Amino acid sequence: MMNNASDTPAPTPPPPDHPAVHAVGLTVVRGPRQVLRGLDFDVPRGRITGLLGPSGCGKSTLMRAIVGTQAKVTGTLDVLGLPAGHAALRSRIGYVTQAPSVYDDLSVRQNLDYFAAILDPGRSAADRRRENVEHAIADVDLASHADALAGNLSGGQRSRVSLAVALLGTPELLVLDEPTVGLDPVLRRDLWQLFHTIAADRGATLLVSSHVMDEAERCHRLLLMREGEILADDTPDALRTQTGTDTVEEAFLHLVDEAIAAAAGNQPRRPGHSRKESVR
Ligand SMILES: Nc1ncnc2c1ncn2[C@@H]1O[C@H](COP(=O)(O)OP(=O)(O)OP(=O)(O)O)[C@@H](O)[C@H]1O
Repeated sequence: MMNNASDTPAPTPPPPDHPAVHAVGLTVVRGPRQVLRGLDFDVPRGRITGLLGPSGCGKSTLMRAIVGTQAKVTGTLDVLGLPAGHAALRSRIGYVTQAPSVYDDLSVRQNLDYFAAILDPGRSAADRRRENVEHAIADVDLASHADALAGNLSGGQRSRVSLAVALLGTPELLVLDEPTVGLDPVLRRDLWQLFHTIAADRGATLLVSSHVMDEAERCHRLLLMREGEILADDTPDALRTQTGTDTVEEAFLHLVDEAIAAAAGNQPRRPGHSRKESVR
């Protein structure tokens, strides 16, 4: 199925156990390069799936394809039962890019009022918008800063304003591109707690990218990527067990070594030579 946005009416909703994202042979070309190379994977509903891999492996490109903003996408990519990019998905997906997209000269509440008015326009929706804005501010724990200018907030607080924008309209799927980058350990922990609350309380599906392997341990499920391919698609426990390692980082390095050995025609490496691949 191609992934062109379409204004045709949405077909019958898929059954609830249908995956949030279903990809078969997903390929993306950027410039002269094939950046995603025939990916097959599912993202289960109501869970937190981590998308991890080194810088440049294609995480952001995959997220852009899922939210429908990436060109030159081929293969099957269904999102919430519709082709990625379908117009009916716009209000059902929340997307937070790496750089917080907030207006510095507006307060937290004014930022949210602005985006709420775009999502749900019209005077008759005013009460609903006000309710959604207050709900989103409370969700990201910024009620005490609701009237502060976004430009005067810390980096972590600005990230949470971006997340609050994505939560407006209670999306079924949240796609978060490296939401914890640059945050201190306490804020990172708080944000991950919030992701778990959103998944548990709202039944939302979260796809969260990171290059920090310890964050992988906080996910229900992982997609480990390398050079435009999926290296593994499993739970953190299963990955550790399968590779006989103690951490997801070690499991990832083990899988990288296996992939390199397979590509080299299974030639054994020199004894004592352990390949170390940075995940950044
Ligand atoms: N506009 C572009 N034109 C051509 N190639 C691009 C473009 N944007 C990204 N790429 C290439 O696509 C590949 C994947 O990039 P992408 O941003 O998806 O990686 P990533 O895993 O998200 O990296 P990071 O963790 O650093 O954000 C990279 O090799 C990158 O150089």
